Amino acid sequence: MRLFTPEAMREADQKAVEMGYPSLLLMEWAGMKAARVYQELFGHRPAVVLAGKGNNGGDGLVLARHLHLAGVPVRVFAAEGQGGDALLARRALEAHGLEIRPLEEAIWNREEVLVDALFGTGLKGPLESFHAGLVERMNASGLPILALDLPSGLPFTPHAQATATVAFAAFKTPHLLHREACGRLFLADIGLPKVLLEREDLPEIATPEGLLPLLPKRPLTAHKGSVGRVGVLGGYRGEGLRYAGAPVLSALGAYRMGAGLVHLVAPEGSPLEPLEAVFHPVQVPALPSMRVEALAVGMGGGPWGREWALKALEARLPTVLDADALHLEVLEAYRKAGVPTVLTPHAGEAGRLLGMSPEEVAKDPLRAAQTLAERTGLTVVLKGNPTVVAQGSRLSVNPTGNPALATGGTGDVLSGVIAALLAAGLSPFDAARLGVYLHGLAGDLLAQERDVGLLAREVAEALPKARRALSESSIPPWRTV
Ligand SMILES: NC(=O)C1=CN([C@@H]2O[C@H](COP(=O)(O)OP(=O)(O)OC[C@H]3O[C@@H](n4cnc5c(N)ncnc54)[C@H](O)[C@@H]3O)[C@@H](O)[C@H]2O)[C@H](O)CC1
Ligand SMILES: [K+]
Repeated sequence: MRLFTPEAMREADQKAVEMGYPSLLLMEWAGMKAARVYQELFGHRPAVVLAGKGNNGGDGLVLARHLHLAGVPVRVFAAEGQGGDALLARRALEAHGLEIRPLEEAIWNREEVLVDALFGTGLKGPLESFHAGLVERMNASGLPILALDLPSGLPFTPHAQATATVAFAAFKTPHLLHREACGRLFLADIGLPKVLLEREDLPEIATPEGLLPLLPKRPLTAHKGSVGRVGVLGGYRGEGLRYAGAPVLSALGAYRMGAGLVHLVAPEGSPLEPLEAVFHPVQVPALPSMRVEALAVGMGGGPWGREWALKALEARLPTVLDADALHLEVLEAYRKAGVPTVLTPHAGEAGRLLGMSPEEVAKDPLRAAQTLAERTGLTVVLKGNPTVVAQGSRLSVNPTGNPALATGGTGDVLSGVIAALLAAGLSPFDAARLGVYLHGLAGDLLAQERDVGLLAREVAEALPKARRALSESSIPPWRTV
């Protein structure tokens, strides 16, 4: 599945029309499917439809007609000046005798649900005066908001804060970059010919169907040496901050992802955890001899991080570089050595490597991940909401995960997860996108019970459940209608 930009979506619409596909059908399906979602979520609770003058407003007018026909009480406030399909949608609604009042008069009461059909992909800049005020009033109302295609105002501020969003035909960049504004996500097939959605040049959204075939199988004859062994190198003993638990969490992530054996190389005096690991206490960053197929390096190494990473390179094994191992000089050495490498920076670390602020990175994570992948020649996992995986010109955006994962140590767990998948034989890009998806899904499963107060080790412990959820049900984190 591809992640569309508003421009790419417009191109698809235009091509459909050039193919002879009537655009009114797209609008009809969009409004009809959104009305279906409305009824699923709110039953017969009365609706207030707020419609702009463009095609997003047209979708809202179609929805109003379908709700009316289904016996749902509907009041409609619409901007003046529709043309094309939106005007036809307006006339069709009027033909059913529904009154359409000016948008300026929009009011609502406590029983109603707001349908946001003000702006979709056609928004050119931030909302101003009247529309900004309207959206702020909608948000302050405390009523549920069903957004059609996009919460109005995105990707700018202010924007509607939706309870649920029905995306038409495909997800667009703001759906994943501003997930928190969208509420529950629904994806509506509006009948757009499928060929128009096959755009290899656009970033992919990681989906369960796409990832399931990558999940390493465990044959009956499996033993601990055959399913992937991981070496974890990290931790620091000198002055300053000590993240003594970081390598332990990485080891837990690797085991819970299915590693057969984990070797833990850490400074003498480090915690001897987990009990299932093979310990190599060292005086200085060093690479002991161990039979492993992949490494995770740099969790909690502080000033030792660079040395850990350069030592690890001697093994010429697929490697995950995290945290304190993330230095340009290290990345250049890995690129030159041609070792399959995955880096897992967060926005702060990526910013440091790119010479940008963390805010700039977070604003356009797709571009930041791609730039870092191009500059280093390595596979990049840019952690955030959403996490983005980049390699060369390939980009994969991860739809799982939630703010509960924003807690110390979850990144360490992720490094072990990806290393376990590398050890099982996956390519860096596949190990990264599958690992990120399952790690986020583990967080989502835990967040069903509690949305704050997660511990990183619990995320590791939920990985087998996430793996099973992927292989047994393959449910994406949105609903298709
Ligand atoms: N394939 C699909 O996904 C389909 C989607 N549909 C819907 O169409 C909208 C996009 O419609 P469009 O008419 O291009 O744009 P909008 O309705 O979002 O708004 C355009 C409208 O707003 C004016 N405008 C732009 N920026 C601003 C601003 N900052 N302030 C005020 N006004 C602004 C602009 O001049 C236009 O008048 C898509 O999201 C779907 O909902 C189709 O229905 C079917 C196919
Ligand atoms: K909208």
